Amino acid sequence: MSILVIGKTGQVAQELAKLPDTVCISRDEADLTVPEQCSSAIHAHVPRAVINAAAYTAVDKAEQEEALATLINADAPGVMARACASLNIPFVQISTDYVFSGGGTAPWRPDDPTGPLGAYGRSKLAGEQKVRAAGGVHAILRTSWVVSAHGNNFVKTMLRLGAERDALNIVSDQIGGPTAARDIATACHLMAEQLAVSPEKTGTYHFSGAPDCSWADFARVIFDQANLACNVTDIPSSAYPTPAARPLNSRMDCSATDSTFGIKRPDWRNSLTEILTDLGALS
Ligand SMILES: NC(=O)C1=CN([C@@H]2O[C@H](COP(=O)(O)OP(=O)(O)OC[C@H]3O[C@@H](n4cnc5c(N)ncnc54)[C@H](OP(=O)(O)O)[C@@H]3O)[C@@H](O)[C@H]2O)C=CC1
Ligand SMILES: Cc1cn([C@H]2C[C@H](O)[C@@H](COP(=O)(O)OP(=O)(O)O[C@H]3O[C@@H](C)C(=O)[C@@H](O)[C@H]3O)O2)c(=O)[nH]c1=O
Ligand SMILES: [Mg+2]
Repeated sequence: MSILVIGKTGQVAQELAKLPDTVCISRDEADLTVPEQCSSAIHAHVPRAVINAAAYTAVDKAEQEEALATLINADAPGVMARACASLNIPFVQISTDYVFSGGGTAPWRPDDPTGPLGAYGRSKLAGEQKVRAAGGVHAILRTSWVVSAHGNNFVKTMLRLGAERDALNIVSDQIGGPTAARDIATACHLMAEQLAVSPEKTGTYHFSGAPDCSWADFARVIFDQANLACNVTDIPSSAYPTPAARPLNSRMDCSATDSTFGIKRPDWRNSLTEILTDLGALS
C-alpha cells in the first residue's frame, strides 16, 4: 500500500513524487472541481495514507473566482478527508499562513484566532474546517512562501527579473518564513507515516523555513547566492498594490511540529542553495 498524493504538477507534489512509496495523481484522475472524483480515486487506490498537494493558489485571481477557489480548496479536501475517515487512514492537508490576519509581531500559534484578508485565505480556512469536521485521523500543516526549482514562485520570479533589471523595489513589511517545497514534502511524508501508528497526533501544525525575513531580505539573499547584480530597495506594501491584501506578520510558531513529530524548521538559505543548484543558477 502506497501513500496517495492528490496532485502531480505542483511544487510540493513534484517533490512528494521523489519520496519512497508515493503515487501522485493529476487532474485527469482527480479533478478537484468535481470533489466526488477525489473520493472515488482514494477508494480505488486503497492507499495507507493520503496527502493533498493540489490547490487553487492564485492569490490575486481568487478575488474574482472565490466560488471556484472554495470548491477546490475547501469542498474537495472535505470530501477527501471523509473518504480517508471512512477507510480509517491518515489524511494530510496543506494550508497556509494566509488564514491569519497578519496583525502584531508574535509568531502565530496553531490555535490562535484566524482572520483571512482575502478569498484565497478564506477558501483555505474553510478547507481546514471541513477536514476537521470529517472526524478522521489528520494533520493540517500550515506553511508559507513556498519555493522550488519548478512552477511559479518568488525565487524564479527574482531570477527572471534580476537578470533583466539592475534594481527592484520589494516589500519589506511582510515578514515570514520562506519554505522549500522539498522540505514540505518531507514533513508531510513523515507526518503521514507517524499518524498511521499514532492517531492521537491528529491536529493543526505550523511549518516554515527559518529565519523569518521580509520578501526584500529574501530577494537580497537570492541575488547574493545567484551572484546577480540587482539592487533591492525596501518598500511598504502600500507602495505595491495588489487585488488581495497579504498579511504583514506571517511568522509562525512551529514548536508543536517539532515536539510532536520531531520535525524542525529548516534553514531556507540551505534549501535555496539546493534550488539554485537544480536550476543551474548558483554563483
Ligand atoms: N505556493 C505557496 O506559496 C504556498 C502554498 N501553500 C499550499 O501548499 C500546497 C501546495 O502548493 P504548491 O505546490 O505551491 O501549488 P502549485 O500552485 O505549485 O500547484 C497547484 C497544484 O494544484 C493542482 N490543481 C489546481 N486545481 C486543480 C483541480 N481543479 N484539480 C486537480 N488539481 C488541481 C494543479 O494542477 P494543474 O497543474 O493541473 O493545474 C497543481 O498541481 C497548497 O495547498 C497551497 O495552498 C501554502 C503556503 C504557501
Ligand atoms: C515581483 C515582486 C513582488 N513583490 C512582492 C509582492 C508580494 O508581497 C511578495 C511575494 O509575491 P508573490 O506573488 O510570490 O506572493 P503570493 O503569491 O502572495 O505568495 C503567497 O502564495 C500563497 C499561495 C501562499 O499560501 C502564501 O504563503 C504566499 O506564498 O513580493 C514586490 O514587492 N516586488 C516585486 O517586484
Ligand atoms: Mg504566487
